[in-house]
Amino acid sequence: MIELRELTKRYGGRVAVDGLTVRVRPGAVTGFLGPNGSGKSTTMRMILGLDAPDHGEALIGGVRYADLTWPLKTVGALLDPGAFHPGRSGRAHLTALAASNDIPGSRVERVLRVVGLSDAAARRTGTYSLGMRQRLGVAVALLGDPDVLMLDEPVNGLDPEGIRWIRDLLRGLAAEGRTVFVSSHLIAEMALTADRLVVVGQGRLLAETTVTALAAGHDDLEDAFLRLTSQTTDYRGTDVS
Ligand SMILES: Nc1ncnc2c1ncn2[C@@H]1O[C@H](COP(=O)(O)OP(=O)(O)OP(=O)(O)O)[C@@H](O)[C@H]1O
Repeated sequence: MIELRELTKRYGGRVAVDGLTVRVRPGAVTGFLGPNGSGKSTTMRMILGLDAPDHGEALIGGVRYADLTWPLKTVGALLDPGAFHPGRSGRAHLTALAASNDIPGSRVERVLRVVGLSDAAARRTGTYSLGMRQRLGVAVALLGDPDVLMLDEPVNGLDPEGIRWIRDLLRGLAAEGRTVFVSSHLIAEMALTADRLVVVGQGRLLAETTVTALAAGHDDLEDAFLRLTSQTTDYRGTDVS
């Protein structure tokens, strides 16, 4: 369970996350949706203790991230797929993380297999493609066998096979009773992956519901999302003419 209580973050005079109160439940994939700049990444960073809230709190299994003894065993996160030492191999990266987090070394080969990187594990991460870095990021998230998983745009850079793989993986993890919280801009993909949705706009909660309930009465989930967020879209393109 992830619990946000009046979570609030300001940058200068601008409110990035505005009094967000949400419960992300175990046993389901919960999609985290919102237009560009609506506060999704900031929220995830606060859950992981990477940003401090100005007000409110974020709890994982009732505990603040900073108070977790072995964080990787409680919550696995994929935030920034570029954040690996380019000179280190994928295997070395995972082995170092396992050693410093009281995780058995046997988990390294296991998660490499799960993400399909066993054959590339000896290569330096600097030579990895975007999709391979995403897969390594998922391996890091799974390393501690955590009950809570949080992924920011996990399908970014993945090929069609990879997109289907991550969809099945997330659904499988939720079916095991884990809490899976995943942000994406790909609404059609979320319609296939998520059971529940948290939708934000300009940092505020717009909806906390099921995929089925949000889509009801609309052409599809994308149509429902666009209507719900139409007043909170900060960045809108035009055609070239
Ligand atoms: N370090 C920072 N300093 C100043 N402003 C920031 C910082 N991080 C985020 N913001 C601002 O906070 C708001 C929310 O940004 P955030 O990245 O959380 O949105 P998002 O929903 O993840 O967006 P996207 O869908 O484009 O990834 C934006 O207005 C952004 O400019």
